[in-house]
Amino acid sequence: MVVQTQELSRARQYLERRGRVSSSSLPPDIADSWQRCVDLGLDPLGKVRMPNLDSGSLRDACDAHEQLIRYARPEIELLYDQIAGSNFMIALGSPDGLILQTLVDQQFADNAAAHTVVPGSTWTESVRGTNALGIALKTGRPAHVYGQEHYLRANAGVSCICAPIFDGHGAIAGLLDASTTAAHRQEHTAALLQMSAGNIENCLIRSRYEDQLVLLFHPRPEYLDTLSVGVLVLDGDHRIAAFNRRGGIFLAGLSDLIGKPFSAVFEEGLESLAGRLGRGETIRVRDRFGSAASMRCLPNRASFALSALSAPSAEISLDGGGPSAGTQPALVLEDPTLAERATGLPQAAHSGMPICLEGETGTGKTALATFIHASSGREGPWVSLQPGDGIGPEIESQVRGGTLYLDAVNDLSMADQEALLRLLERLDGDTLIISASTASAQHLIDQGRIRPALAYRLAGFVVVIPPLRDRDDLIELTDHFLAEIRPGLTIDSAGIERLRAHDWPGNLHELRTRLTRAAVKTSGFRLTAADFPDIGGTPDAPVSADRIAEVLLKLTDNGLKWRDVHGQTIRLMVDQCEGNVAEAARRLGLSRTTVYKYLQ
Ligand SMILES: Nc1ncnc2c1ncn2[C@@H]1O[C@H](COP(=O)(O)OP(=O)(O)OP(=O)(O)O)[C@@H](O)[C@H]1O
Repeated sequence: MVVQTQELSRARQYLERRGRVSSSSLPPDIADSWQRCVDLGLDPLGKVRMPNLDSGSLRDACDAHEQLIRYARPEIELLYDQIAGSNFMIALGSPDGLILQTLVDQQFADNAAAHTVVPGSTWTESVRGTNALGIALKTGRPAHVYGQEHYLRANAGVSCICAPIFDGHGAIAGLLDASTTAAHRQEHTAALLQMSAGNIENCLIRSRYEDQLVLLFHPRPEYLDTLSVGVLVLDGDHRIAAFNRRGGIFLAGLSDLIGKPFSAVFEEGLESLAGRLGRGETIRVRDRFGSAASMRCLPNRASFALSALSAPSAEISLDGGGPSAGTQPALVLEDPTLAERATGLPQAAHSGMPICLEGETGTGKTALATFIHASSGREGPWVSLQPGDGIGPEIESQVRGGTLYLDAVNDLSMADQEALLRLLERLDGDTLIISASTASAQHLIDQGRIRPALAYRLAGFVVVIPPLRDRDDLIELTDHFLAEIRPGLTIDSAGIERLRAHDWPGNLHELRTRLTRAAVKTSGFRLTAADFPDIGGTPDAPVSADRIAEVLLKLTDNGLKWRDVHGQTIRLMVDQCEGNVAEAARRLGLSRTTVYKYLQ
């Protein structure tokens, strides 16, 4: 539909000559916006008087909205790829209408709008009159403003579409805008923009509430994996802590969702659903108005804890320094591929099926195994065996009712494999067997490195953990490690981009090591690209023992106890040894058990 109709031209003339709005020929959102601009005393023929932010203030604003930029940037680039060459520019706005970033199509670069919608410019109605960002901010709805529908005549040469991004509490967290010279309605672009805004919203919610229970729901089960899924985040008391816009729409009859208990929104209490949700099942629920929806839990720390809630738990004392079933080791599982592959894990662990974790070195096999054990509610201990440890009959009584973790089965000698097979025959069904390998069972069999009988015995529920270079949760993992390494230390977008450019052959071990090195070397509170000078190149020189001593002395000066410093030393040494615990233990003159104890 061509937008510049005669009625619109007449409405403009009326506005410009008489300073009044004739609403009958205008779309309602435009008429309302023009009226607000008239009420504000804006001159439709006037100029914008508010200067753009200087570069320093813009940088501060970008820092303040760093998380929004992080999650929006990949979406903006994707959008750009989808509409590249169609004379567009994409802009990201803050909740105050300030443009933070833009991506301009080459064709559009010469257009006046490309020089107007620039980082640092503000697009609220009170500053720029009717425009899509201003309307979206005012109404909380997606907005289109085409050509002459802009209040200021100066903006009549451009058309813009804006989708608001929400923050999980119903408030606007940002704005996504596409501007073009086209005078036609851009329904396709508008739909793409709304999808991207929804995606950014879901990412913001998931990252802000990664420790909390995230429930996905939709009237139709096949939509649970799509962008139109409703999202509800529950806090520790099972009250609603956040919801996405879709979720809000599905539960539209219920006001003030935030803080409401799950049982006030749905017919059944969460306790009765916990076991099935925690095991990754899709269940059917009814809200308080009787509408049915399918619901599933996003696999993360809290969903594993939920599965433990319904399983018998016990106080366990371990002599091996392994994880206790009562404590949840922190784990980041935000990568969608990993999350999907891990979906049936709690169920498999409860059923006693052997679990096999496959992945390159450092992808997190041991961490996931300890997590499964800790979440499983098993009453017995955690026993970890590595190649060369010796597999004797005593293990049978040590591990009863607990978890036997077989690390690096790809490196087991044939003699150990024989012993292991005999041990597995004797162990009864209440011991959970988790094995870890850097290669698939079939590959090991083909290479003659594992006895088929053992490989088939171990390969019950197989989870292939993606390498870090293929994971989508680099940001969450980085934040997680930084919080462990030095609480308060953060990383900016340029730093993240630098990390993204790397291949990570050492996976999470390497990420942790590089972040630790950067943390030791910097005196600031925010890491940036310059703190990773050799990424993609040769490895950093090892941190000297003197430097480690200096840092540790500083830590004790700052009031840390010897025990904490001891832990820091051990962590630093493990990092120095690229995560090789045996080597770190040898260099520190400690047992591996002690090292593991501190790492936990
Ligand atoms: N999902 C995760 N979230 C947070 N930290 C993790 C995660 N997975 C692993 N880690 C951390 O990353 C490091 C490497 O993990 P881990 O030792 O489990 O890897 P691995 O695959 O067992 O390594 P290897 O092959 O060398 O035995 C550890 O410091 C671990 O705590």
